[in-house]
Amino acid sequence: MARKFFVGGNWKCNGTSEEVKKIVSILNDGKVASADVVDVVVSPPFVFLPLVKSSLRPEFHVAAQNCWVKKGGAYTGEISAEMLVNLDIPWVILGHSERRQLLSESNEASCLCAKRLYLSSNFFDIQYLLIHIFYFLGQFVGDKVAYALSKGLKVIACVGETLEQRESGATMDVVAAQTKAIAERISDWTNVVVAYEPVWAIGTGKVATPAQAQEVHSELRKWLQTNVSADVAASTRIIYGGSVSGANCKELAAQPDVDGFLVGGASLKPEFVDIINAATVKSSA
Ligand SMILES: O=C(CO)COP(=O)(O)O
Repeated sequence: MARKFFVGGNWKCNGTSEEVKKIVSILNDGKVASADVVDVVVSPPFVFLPLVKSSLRPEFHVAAQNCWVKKGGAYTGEISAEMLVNLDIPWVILGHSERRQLLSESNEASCLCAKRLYLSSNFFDIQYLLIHIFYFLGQFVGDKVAYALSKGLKVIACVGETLEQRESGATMDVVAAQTKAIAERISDWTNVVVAYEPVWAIGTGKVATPAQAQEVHSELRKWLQTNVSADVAASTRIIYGGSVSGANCKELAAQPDVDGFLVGGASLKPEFVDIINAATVKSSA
């Protein structure tokens, strides 16, 4: 089953409205592969979503970088899935490692918070962390994915191991556990793209080698085959993220189980157009 190449641009917490307009105009003027061979989704910070959505070429789509785990309400600072649907934002990125690590979003019950609390000796840290434990209790990436899908959003679900986990040989266990937390809560994978983003490769310039990426992607696909279904394994796009650039994208794209990219830093630069065009490596294969 052919899987359409997918390139996401995660702009993270970057940009002013002027800079955003500049990136949009680069994308709008770029000579890119046809929408028949590549899906392109860019993810600006929330405040720029309407601007980007209204000015971006129509075949490119937008994604939010997060959304709340359930129906909106008294959750100051959060953005609900309902609001994204209301603004016609089709995609959302969930479970990004920066949120898992910095904001204690986990697939298990706030274990990161508990670990930090255990390590902390500062009273104010303890107070802060206690608040977070309550705040995030139940706010698991799997629940978020399930809720967003139930509202009609499409989800880019991120998984990936830290350097410490890779070096201890736990890569597949970590990635499988993160995927399992999602698989246990959803039954339809049609609107899910899985992004494998090794934490050690994010923003470090240390890209996974094509062989390293292929190995995890193929294991992940086998995991889906065994634990979900052969159809889901064959049709779900597994994209790679972590220091993807114009220089390394073609080699990565040539790997049979790499179905596209989630790009951070380079998605803010003109080379993002070259990364989109890595799709032609697949379509001409
Ligand atoms: O986190 C990423 C995309 O979500 C990857 O970031 P970089 O491409 O900057 O390494």
